[in-house]
Amino acid sequence: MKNIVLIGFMGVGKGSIAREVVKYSDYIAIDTDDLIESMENKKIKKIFEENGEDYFRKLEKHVAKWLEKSVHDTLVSTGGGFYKRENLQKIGTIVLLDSPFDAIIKRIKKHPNAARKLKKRPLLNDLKEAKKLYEERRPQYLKLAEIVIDVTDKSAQECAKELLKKVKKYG
Ligand SMILES: Nc1ncnc2c1ncn2[C@@H]1O[C@H](COP(=O)(O)OP(=O)(O)OP(=O)(O)O)[C@@H](O)[C@H]1O
Ligand SMILES: O=C(O)C1=C[C@@H](O)[C@@H](O)[C@H](O)C1
Repeated sequence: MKNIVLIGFMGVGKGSIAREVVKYSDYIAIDTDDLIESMENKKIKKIFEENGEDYFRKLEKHVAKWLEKSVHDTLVSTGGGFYKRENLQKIGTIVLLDSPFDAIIKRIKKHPNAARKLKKRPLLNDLKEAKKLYEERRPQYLKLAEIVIDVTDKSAQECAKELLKKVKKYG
């Protein structure tokens, strides 16, 4: 099985959908943010604060190279800025989880741990800036994506099933 690379904006549901995909398939799921946190033994928020964003992007580059070389049969969910890694296509089939900015924020806020969720993503702290970032990135996400799943008003389970169907068709 070719790897699947899930891309999309922060909070669009990469983690939740990955957890559903593993229930209905033989994929193993990993997450680039989680890999980086374990590599550094530090939370992303702390890495941004203490080492800066450039350092974080270097870690993403390192992870991208490792994924390309060493990972198979895996669903890789990625941080919101991971799409910029040059070897993304070589890692696997790129699937975009797509939703309007306001729908993503509304959904995060509904979550009981919303405040913590917003806090742990440094680039989501200022919603005006986050919206700008979203608008800048969305065309780039769409350009890269081989498969697009509109996740608005769908459960994580529905999205996971649609994803598996489309990936199978895509070959
Ligand atoms: N399909 C869905 N329907 C409703 N709520 C959802 C859905 N998918 C995710 N959520 C909720 O949206 C929030 C963000 O989801 P999740 O953590 O999976 O996103 P993410 O893309 O992995 O985020 P991040 O990259 O910031 O970690 C969570 O509160 C989750 O419970
Ligand atoms: O959108 C981004 O650039 C980021 C998203 C998060 O998943 C983390 O990877 C980090 O906070 C940066």
